[in-house]
This record gives sequence, structure tokens and C-alpha cells, in this order.
Amino acid sequence: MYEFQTATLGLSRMGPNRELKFAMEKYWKGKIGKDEFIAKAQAVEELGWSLQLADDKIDSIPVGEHFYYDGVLSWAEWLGIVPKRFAHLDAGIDRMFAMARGVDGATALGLKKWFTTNYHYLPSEVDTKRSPANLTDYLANVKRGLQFVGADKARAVIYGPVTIIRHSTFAQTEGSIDVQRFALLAELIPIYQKLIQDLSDMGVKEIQIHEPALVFDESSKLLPLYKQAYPSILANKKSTTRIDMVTYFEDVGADNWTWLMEQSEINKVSLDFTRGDNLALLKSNGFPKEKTLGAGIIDARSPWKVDPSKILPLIEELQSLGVSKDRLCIQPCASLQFVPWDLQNGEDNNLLKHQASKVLSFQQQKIDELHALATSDKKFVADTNEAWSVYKSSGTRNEEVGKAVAGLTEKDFTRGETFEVRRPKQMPELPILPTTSIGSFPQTAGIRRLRQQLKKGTMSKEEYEAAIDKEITFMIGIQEGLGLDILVHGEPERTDMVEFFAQQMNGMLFSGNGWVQSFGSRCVRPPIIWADVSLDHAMTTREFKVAQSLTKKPVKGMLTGPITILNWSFPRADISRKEQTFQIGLALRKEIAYLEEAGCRVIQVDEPALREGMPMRSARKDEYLRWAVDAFRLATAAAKSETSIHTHMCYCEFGDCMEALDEMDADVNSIENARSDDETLRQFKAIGYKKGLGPGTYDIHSPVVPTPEFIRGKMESFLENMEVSQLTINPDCGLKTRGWPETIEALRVMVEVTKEMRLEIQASA
Ligand code: MET
Ligand SMILES: [Zn+2]
Repeated sequence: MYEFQTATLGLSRMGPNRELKFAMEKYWKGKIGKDEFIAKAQAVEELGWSLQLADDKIDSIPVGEHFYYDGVLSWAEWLGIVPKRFAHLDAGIDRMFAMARGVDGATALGLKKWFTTNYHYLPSEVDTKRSPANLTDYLANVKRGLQFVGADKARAVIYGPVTIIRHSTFAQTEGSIDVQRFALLAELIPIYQKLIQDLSDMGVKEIQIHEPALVFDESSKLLPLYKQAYPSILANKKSTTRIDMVTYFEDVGADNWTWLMEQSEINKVSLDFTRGDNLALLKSNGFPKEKTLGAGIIDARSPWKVDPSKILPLIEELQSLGVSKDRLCIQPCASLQFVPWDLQNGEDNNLLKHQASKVLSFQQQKIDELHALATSDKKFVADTNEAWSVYKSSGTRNEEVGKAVAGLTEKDFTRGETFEVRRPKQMPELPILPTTSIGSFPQTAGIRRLRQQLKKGTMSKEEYEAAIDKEITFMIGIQEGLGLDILVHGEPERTDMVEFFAQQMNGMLFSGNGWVQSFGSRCVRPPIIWADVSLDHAMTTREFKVAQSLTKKPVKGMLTGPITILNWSFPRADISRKEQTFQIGLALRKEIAYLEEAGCRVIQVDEPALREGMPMRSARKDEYLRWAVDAFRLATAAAKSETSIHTHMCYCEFGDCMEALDEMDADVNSIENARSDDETLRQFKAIGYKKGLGPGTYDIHSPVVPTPEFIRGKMESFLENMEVSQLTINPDCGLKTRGWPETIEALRVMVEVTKEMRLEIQASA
């Protein structure tokens, strides 16, 4: 052991070259069998273990935490929290994948953002009857880990029951959620008791119980569940098995702190020191002498190196607050799944050549940093300090941008006329219940090939654009044929809704292989903001003009909003997120002007990441929402009254920020709703929302075409909750992951049902 102990809480799951992604997709298509799939997945897991074992870099290495699709989903499968529609399937990974992706008419589980990240988990659905728990696969995996890593270093990871319960949905018909939560907990306690015993018997010396739900606001009423769960779960635990209670993404709050520190069966508490204020809690309460502190001092969600001038004093301070060296374990604040595998890995060197890369740090580098900190490596400290000072003087600031942000006044954030005044001026020719889509159409293999050819240089820019225009022509033709009212160009030129814009703005940096998991096999490659952001040319008008020239119907301009660009990028570490978002907002404001100039009358500014960036504590929530909403308003406020500003959001729990959605002052909010069962729609009604709303009519994640009855049911529910004049009819989200046949069929059903309903409404008027 070195000066400090080191631990990790989980690694990037996909592998250096997204091996798990490709293995999963092949397995789903039946191109490889189950054994081959598992072998490939295990090879990635073992690679991760090896990285940590090398040079004894990490003392506590998690095992049993390499999930194929999602952790909450795997635990639901193992614990038997399986909704009826999947209960007939055999337990195991096929049922787990079935729940993730849907099968034979059984729709998939929901999809939600995990805390404040852009990673999505699958909420378990709680039926009245549970399937039997089956932890065989989990235990076998832990056993493999123990053998590979060695019993001294292996730490079995368990997702704790309260976190599972907090991320489950309960039937509204079965009575109060609180009661249902306790009922489920009562069933889970004996399962966890046995599990802890089994792990002890196998020779596991320490168990990491991941209970990040401890960071939810105290008002979330979870503490009674913790109080109920843990004394019983840990009651029969052998004294030789240590417990590390792991939290992340926020501080645990005063009440949870007190509870945690009082639990004598908990030997180590892992806390996040990069978000929230656990340090203040430690200062005011001290830290129990008999416990180890797992100090999450390395930001697992940031691609930037540690700043020694901040992190070394923090390590000192923790000791001066009474955490002795032998009880201090330094670690990343959360799983490293939120950063790419390795900075050096497979890069085409564009990234590595850039000055900023000297201060970048992906998973491999973070493991090295931990090791350097644990061994008090002086050279590392000197080199890192030097790298940061070189970076800061390498053109990160742009004076013009700085002035523009500093000079903003109230007027810059406010549209010329109020919603009531401007709304009637917007596309008055539209019928009631205008139909539209969210923007993207299927990204076919052909389209992806075009991009590869352009990249390889086997296709010229002119040829590429001509091919893209052909796609746009096809897509406009389809939409005309279907009879949609507000058309889109279909986004064939965009790889990704953030990357496409980031690539055209100044101040952004891109990796060739810096993938992180978004959900299931889907990975994203977030741009890295390294300097002040600005824009010096139009980004979307070329494709808009092509599309609009082909139709008399309005074509919707399609932009990604400032908050989403920020949240789905890696923000820089040296200036605030607010300042970066305002810079992006100003760039988008220019783009909206370019689009208007090109004749665009309706512009959608997507903000699917608005909610996920929101901090978890009420005090900080309000502050975030204020600047996040302001950034959106900054981007859109200069639009003419005649320009209809739409926005779109998806796959979040919006309940606690509804007012903010209203304050964004968009003319129409096209929001995901089908997969969350009208919850979002009811929440809009509850706040008395009067602006335009496009609640999604069907889930776009499934290839299953919705029936007319289903769409009709949705629309009836819209009409019960909103005025006809408020409604726009659209799917839940973009269609880029779908194939053409089901896309056309589903939209055809949506348009047909809308036409029928228009006639009915007019007849009854
Ligand atoms: C994740 S939200 C996606 C919105 C985007 N306009 C699309 O249709 O793909
Ligand atoms: Zn969406």
C-alpha cells in the first residue's frame, strides 16, 4: 500500500473500442451466440481489472458491476422485479434484453436520465406479483472477479434496495406510492440478507453497496426506507466482511449524514467531493474514528486532469478534519463510465496534437492520477501545474465574446411581443392539430456510408452535399405524401445533434474515439469545450433552403439549444457553466437570424438535456434553472413575432421544473410523453400551461407501429388536458434510429387519426 488507499467505483463498460456495443448488437441480430457474446463482454471486464491491477495502482477494485445494458435493469432482473408482460420468459440475460428492448408486443421498460447525467437507466416496473429472485449470474460473476483480481482487492458491488426502489415505477391503481415502496422493500430485505451472507461465504472481504439515492433531497422521504432496510440487511453479516456505503453526484444532506455515520455495520462511507458540499457536512459533524472515508476527489464525469492546486489542499484538509491517513481512501467520485476509456487510445492525433490535450484525462489517465496522488508523485504535480498554466495562456479567452456576454441586459432575454400577441401571427394557415415530427428521419446505412466516404476523401464535399440533398428531397416527398403540416428536412447531414453544431462553432475540440455510453448499446462522443465559444457562419441554412424550395408547407429549422450543447459536451473547468451556456446562446441567436433571413418561419430549438443538468438540491436548482432558462431565452428572444419558436425535450422527470419550462417562453413545446404514460401532459395541465404543446403520441424506441386506437387514445387524453388550439401532434422524439417502413406506417397512422379527429371536432363545434 502507498501513502493513501485507492479505490474505484466502476469503470467504463463499453471497452476501448466499444467492444461491448458491437457484441451486443451482433447478439441481438443473431450473428453471434450467447457464449460468444458473454466471452466478449467478459474480455472487456477483464481488461478493466487489468488496468487497475497494473503496478498495484488501485487497492479496491469493483467486481460484479459490469452491466451489459444498464445496472438498474440487471438488478431488477436478478431481484425478480419483472413486469407481467415479461414474466413468462426464462430468467437471465435474454429476459433482461427483452425488458430493455421490448419483444412480441410487450413494450420495453421506460428510459430515464440517471441523476444529473446523460446516461439513461431503465426504471423497473413493479407489478403486484414478483418473479423469483435469481442471483446465480451475479454471484458467478463476482466469483470470476474474485479469482481474477484476488480476494484482497476485489470489492463486490451491490445496487442497494432503496436506490432500486427509488428508480422503480409503481402502478397508480395500487394505492399510495409510499406504501408500495415499503411493501417492495419488505420483499427485498430477505433477498439482500441472503445475498450478503452468500458473498461473505464466498470470501468477499468488502462489499460496495451503491446507494446513490442517499443524495436525493431529504424531502424525498427515502430516509425511512433506509432506516427500515439496513439494520436488517446487515444484521447477520460476518464481521470479516466490510461494508462500503457508496453515494455520488451530490452531498448526502444533514439527516442522511447523521444516519450514515451512526450505522456501526458500515465500515466505509464513500462520498462525492466534486459536487454538492460534503466537505461542509464533514466540517460541522466530524467523521467517526472507526470508519474509513472514501473521498471521491477525482471528478469521474470530467475529462480534465485534476488541478493539484485544488486537490492537494483538499487531501490535507480532510486529514486536518480528523480523517487519518490510514482511514482515507482516495477515489473517483463515481463510476468512470462517464468518461472515455483512454486518451491515447485509437486517437487520430488531432486531439493529442492540441495544446489542451495536455490537461485532458480519460479513464486510464484518472487511474494513473489516483496512483500519482497516492504515491505523492512530485513530478506529476509539477508537470500538471505546468500543463494547466500553459493551457490557460493558450488562447482560451476571446475578448469579443467576453464583452458580448458582459453587456447583456434584460431586453436581450425577452421576445418583442408576448405569447398572446405574437402567437396568432405565426403560420395562420395551419389547420387545428397541426402534425409534425421532431426532426430526424432514419439514418440509413446509405447515409452513414456517405459520411464515411466524405471523411475518407473518396467523395468530394460537392458530391456529398448533392447526395444529402437527394436524401432531403426524398424526405420532403415522403412528408408531403403523408400529409404532415409542418415539415422537417430530416437531419441526414447530422451525425449527432450536438456534434454537428459543436463542429461549426469555435472553441470546441473533438476526439476520434472518446465514446461514452448513453443507453444500451448507444454511445456518444461528447465534444470538449476548451475555449470561448463563438460562431462566424450559418450552420443550417443550406439544408433548410434546399428543403423549403421543395415544398409550400413550412419547413421547421432545427437547432440544438444552448443548455443541451453544454450538457452533452464536456464543459471546460476554468469558467462557469453559465458563462459557457450564454456564449453558446449568443451563437445560436445568430443562427436563428440566419434562418429567418433564409425565409424560415418555424424554428425548433431542442433542449432534451435541460432537466438532467439540474442540481439535486433545491437551493442550487433554482439558480441553475434561472440561467438555463435565460440561455434558452437569449438564443431565441430576438426571433420575430411571426417566427414560431418550438422546443423539444425527452426522457426526463419534468415534474419539479415545470414552471421553468413555461418561462422558456417557447411557442410550442413538443415533449416526450407516450413512454411516460401522459405524466408530463398532466403536469403541464397542473401548472395551467397556456402555450403550445406537442405531447408525443407514440414511443419511437420500438419498431412496433402504433395502432389507430392507441393514437386516438393519446389524442383524447391530450384534448382532456389542453385546449385544441394549444396542441401540435407529433411523435415522442426524433426518428433517426428507426427504419423507414415503420416510420412511414407510424406517421401515416398519426396523420390519419388526426384528420379524423379534426373532422369530429369541427362537426361538434
Ligand atoms: C434527443 S432529442 C432529438 C431531437 C432531434 N431534433 C431529433 O429529432 O433527432
Ligand atoms: Zn428527443
